[in-house]
Amino acid sequence: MSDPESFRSCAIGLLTTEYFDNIDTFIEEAIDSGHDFVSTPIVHSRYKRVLKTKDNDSWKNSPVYDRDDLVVRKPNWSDAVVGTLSNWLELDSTDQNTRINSELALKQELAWACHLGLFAVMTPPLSDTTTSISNLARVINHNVGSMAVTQMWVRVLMDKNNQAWKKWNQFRSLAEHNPRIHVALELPKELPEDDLLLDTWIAEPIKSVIVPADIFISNNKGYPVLPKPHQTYLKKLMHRIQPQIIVTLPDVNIHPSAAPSSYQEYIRYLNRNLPEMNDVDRFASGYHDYLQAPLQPLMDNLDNSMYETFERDPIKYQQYEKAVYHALLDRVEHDSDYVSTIMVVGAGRGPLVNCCLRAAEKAERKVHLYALEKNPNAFVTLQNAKAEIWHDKVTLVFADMRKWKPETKCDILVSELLGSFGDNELSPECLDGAQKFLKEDGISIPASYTAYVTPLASSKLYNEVAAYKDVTHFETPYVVMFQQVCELAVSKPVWTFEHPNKTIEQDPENNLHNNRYSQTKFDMIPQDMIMHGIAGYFESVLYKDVMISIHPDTHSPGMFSWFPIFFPLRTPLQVAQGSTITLDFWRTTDAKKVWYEWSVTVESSNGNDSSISPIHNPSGRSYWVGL
Ligand SMILES: C[S@@+](CC[C@H](N)C(=O)[O-])C[C@H]1O[C@@H](n2cnc3c(N)ncnc32)[C@H](O)[C@@H]1O
Repeated sequence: MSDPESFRSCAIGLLTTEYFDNIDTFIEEAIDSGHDFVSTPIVHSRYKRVLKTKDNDSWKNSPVYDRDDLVVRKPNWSDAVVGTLSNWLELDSTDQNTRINSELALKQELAWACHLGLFAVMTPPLSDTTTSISNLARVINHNVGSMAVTQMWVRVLMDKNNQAWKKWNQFRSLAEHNPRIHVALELPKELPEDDLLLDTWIAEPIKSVIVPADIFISNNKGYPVLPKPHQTYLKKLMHRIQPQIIVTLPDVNIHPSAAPSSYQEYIRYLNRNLPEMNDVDRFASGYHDYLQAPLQPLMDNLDNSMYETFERDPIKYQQYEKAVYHALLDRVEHDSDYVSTIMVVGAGRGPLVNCCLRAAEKAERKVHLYALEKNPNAFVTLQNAKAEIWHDKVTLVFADMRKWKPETKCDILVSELLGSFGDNELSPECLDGAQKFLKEDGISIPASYTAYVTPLASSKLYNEVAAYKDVTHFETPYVVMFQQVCELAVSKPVWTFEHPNKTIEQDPENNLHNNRYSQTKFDMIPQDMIMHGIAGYFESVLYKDVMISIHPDTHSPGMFSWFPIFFPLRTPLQVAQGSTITLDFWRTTDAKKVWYEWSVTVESSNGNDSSISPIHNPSGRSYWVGL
């Protein structure tokens, strides 16, 4: 887990477009005025002469650069320099000679930057012409593979509508989503008002954000500050992405009290004043956008540290206690001598047993508890608790809840077998077995759980999955604390499981009653976007209005036991404005396992265009959960 302080730190650079004869002086001054790095042209504009060379061969045989051709001549500041590539290159020139020479000159610049080990190089802002974008994409994509240390940033000037994103989308699609290519996003004077337009960029591989001096306004003391919308957005970017920030200094003094250090000082001030981290942030730092295989607590035995981590959740147990408390109040009269039997199935190390005991004490109801667990190691902790704390109040049962035959039935059946998608840790199958312990009028806590889905953009997650270079990983859902993602729509329910489960009688011999299919439609996607996968969440009714939820709109505040789930797509799908996205989801089972299959269709608003993904994970070939 990363330390919260470093998680918040931010490097700030100073950008210049001047061709300095002595770049060392500029770098020293920039560092003296509080900047961490500079962004400067690598090559002098006088190097244009290359374009006049008629004969490529003689050109290649001569030394590539004269000393004077270069702005960055030495490696002494290499880790403090982002080199900007020449903006006069004409990669899409209709003149063949110019086009070829431009390409060669660009290669030379990249080669020199990599030779020096600069920490990044940045393209000129993406232009409006598609020929220029496609030629730049081709050359960069071709060369980026050999850039071992130096990062590649594509500069994109954000705009009020979605044109800038479309240009970038064209570029990266041509470059086949190359994970080595990142975005340097330049903020415009006027930001889009639409949150979705702003958030689209969060799902992109942004490495740096450029904040030009002229978008700063003067405060009443004459110091530069950002307008409110820029402040809010920049803070969001710093919070979610932690990009490098690049500022420029104004040509003339537009902010009366400004010194060269004022712009970076102000940005650092914003960075220091990001929203306070809450418990969930603290728990999640270090897990952001990190793909985890979902747990299989039925097939595998959780280890002690896993239980310990979960048990730190301040909210989950509070909600369970509340649910049991209300269930006891509803079920048993005050002053009654009736002893309610509560069975905690899948008791782990016992925290839900403690919840039930506290709830009974608070409700002033008599109870006897059973704690059932199949993990032999966790069971030792239960034995310790019985010997030292619970004594006769709790009966321990070492068994698989699907097979145990109790002598008595219970009033309340308490379990927590939920995964990020609700049913993905096989709570339905386990509780099918356990519900025979429950009296006819007994209460199951949880009473139900519902899985939710929404289309998701995240080039980060896509590239993380793609790095495995196999279909199996694209057909596996992951538990992920989302960070650099953008939901394309508000999530919708796919299916619900209720307990006790009445449908089991239709098919007691096998598990077909727990199969599900759902088609979910998301109409009128408001802008051009890209879809990399599906986000999944759950909401659970524990008892009446006592809920736990990881659905973004109803998330139980402070609860961190569950991160969302991510179902990847093998190929990202382009989603045009106004399109309808249809998600097909299946929960399928055989005698030994349960698995999900999923597919996506995107249909344009006029119905003339559609893209269809294959069905992912057919027959559970890549991913399944063992029964
Ligand atoms: C997610 S943990 C919850 C542990 C504990 N109740 C809590 O809330 O902290 C689920 C527990 O159920 C147990 N479990 C899963 N399937 C089971 C089964 N079929 N029979 C008995 N225990 C089971 C697992 O070993 C694990 O200890």
